[in-house]
Amino acid sequence: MGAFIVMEGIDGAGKSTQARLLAEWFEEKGYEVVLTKEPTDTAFGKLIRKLVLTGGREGIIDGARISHEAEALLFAADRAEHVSKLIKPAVEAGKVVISDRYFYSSLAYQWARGLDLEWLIDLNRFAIRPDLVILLDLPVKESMKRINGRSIKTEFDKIAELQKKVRENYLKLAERFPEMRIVNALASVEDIHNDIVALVEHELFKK
Ligand SMILES: Nc1ncnc2c1ncn2[C@@H]1O[C@H](COP(=O)(O)OP(=O)(O)O)[C@@H](O)[C@H]1O
Ligand SMILES: Cc1cn([C@H]2C[C@H](O)[C@@H](COP(=O)(O)OP(=O)(O)O)O2)c(=O)[nH]c1=O
Repeated sequence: MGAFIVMEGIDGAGKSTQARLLAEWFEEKGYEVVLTKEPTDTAFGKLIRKLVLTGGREGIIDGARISHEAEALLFAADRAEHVSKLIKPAVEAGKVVISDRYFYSSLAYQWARGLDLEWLIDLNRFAIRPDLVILLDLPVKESMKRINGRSIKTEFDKIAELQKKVRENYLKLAERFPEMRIVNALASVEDIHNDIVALVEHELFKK
């Protein structure tokens, strides 16, 4: 059985922690697992880190911020490579692919930047639909506490405001995309893992 599972949520929600635990869970069951993420570690992902995510997430090219449209196109280009070179072949080969972020991140974040949601959905139409998307949901105050130190203090208010919008967007997207399931990410690492396993068993193994 090939399967494609995605972890989504605001920065610091616990995506990479839970993706790793879920990968280990599948491996213990004897599945071949591909643990991956977006932005990727390919040339496109590196370009995104350089142009979009540098300088306190200000995205500087020659002193000017790149446009939100260009940002969305870069994430989509990175994703197109990710889907065709890694995700699709792995799922077709019967592997379990777990991705830390996918096109739902583009919808939640680039929509929060003011771009049109329908344009973003169209732009990402090439991206195959996952079997299950785990949305790790928690208040921004909590996530900020967890990632305290990842960015400079003066930027905190600005970042918190964007994260709040992103969280609301994710919750709206969960109403539109039936593959998205909301998990309370305020619990302990172990409890969240157990909730995710229960969802995987229910949705993928129809237990
Ligand atoms: N359930 C949890 N409770 C408290 N701290 C957590 C929990 N899950 C993860 N963390 C910690 O919070 C930080 C962010 O977690 P991480 O998995 O990197 O989030 P993300 O990948 O969503 O940015 C890490 O320091 C991690 O150890
Ligand atoms: C995949 C993706 C990420 N992002 C944002 C979310 C995060 O704030 C940021 C980087 O993701 P993050 O998960 O923090 O990656 P890393 O720690 O490896 O740099 O990019 C988008 O805005 N759109 C997207 O399509």
